[in-house]
Amino acid sequence: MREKLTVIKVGGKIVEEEATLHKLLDDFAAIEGYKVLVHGGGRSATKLATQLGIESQMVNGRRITDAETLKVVTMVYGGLVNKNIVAGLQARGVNALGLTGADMDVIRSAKRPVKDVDYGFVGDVKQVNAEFLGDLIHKGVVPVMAPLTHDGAGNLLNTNADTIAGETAKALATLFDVTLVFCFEKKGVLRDENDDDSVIPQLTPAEFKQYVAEGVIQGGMIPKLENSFEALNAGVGEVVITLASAINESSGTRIKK
Ligand SMILES: Nc1ncnc2c1ncn2[C@@H]1O[C@H](COP(=O)(O)OP(=O)(O)O)[C@@H](O)[C@H]1O
Ligand SMILES: CC(=O)N[C@@H](CCC(=O)OP(=O)(O)O)C(=O)O
Repeated sequence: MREKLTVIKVGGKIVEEEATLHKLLDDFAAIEGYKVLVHGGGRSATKLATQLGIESQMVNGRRITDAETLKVVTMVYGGLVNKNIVAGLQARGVNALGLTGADMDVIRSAKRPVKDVDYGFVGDVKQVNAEFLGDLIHKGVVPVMAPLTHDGAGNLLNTNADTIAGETAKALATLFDVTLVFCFEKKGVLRDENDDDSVIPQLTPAEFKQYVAEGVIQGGMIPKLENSFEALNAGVGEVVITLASAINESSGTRIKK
């Protein structure tokens, strides 16, 4: 039987607030066995950009990333957010190593081609170095991945953190029995976004399509679920979407093939 590995993705609303981040790090530190943490930080990037007089624009859940915005996201994701998390995990006895996709060529991407929209310096993942990550993990290191990748020609590229989580989980599924958990500020995928207790316990692709058509599932939840189905189809054992403070409970929405 293959060894188990948990990949946790934590979004910007949780990492932005000290209290919710600390609780998440406590819970993450308590997860037994091999694990990887993937973080976002979109809200912190938007805040700093505003303070610097740079306007933020999102299209289909992705940030339009011009040269100035790329500097901001590199500072925020690769610097502040990543290093705060790494230090917080070290304080909890977790031997964390912060990585962007450029470090040890962990995630190579290609600049998103311009079609209807020019996203600028946004990368689509092409290759994840699962072998290197696997070696680190087997040595007892806990990778903490920032949502930045590189193209191999010297350019850093901004990449959606849910995509980083999905692609990393897929690549590591060649080596481990992977559970992927997307955690955020709600209890799961909700039937009614205003009713916290309307969690959909299981979700199939057909139900997903139906909910999108009805407007029940929208915005950032659409790419999150697309990444979830893709991960399951590519060998990830289990995908769950749940409340950040409940990553060690069996609640939330379980994604089905
Ligand atoms: N049916 C739904 N249930 C829960 N959240 C939903 C739903 N439809 C849309 N959302 C939105 O999706 C958001 C999560 O996606 P996103 O903003 O990308 O999160 P993250 O910060 O975790 O990356 C939630 O904050 C919520 O506003
Ligand atoms: C290309 C792109 O959109 N990148 C994202 C990366 C951060 C992210 O995904 O953060 P959350 O998980 O907090 O949303 C962005 O800059 O917002």
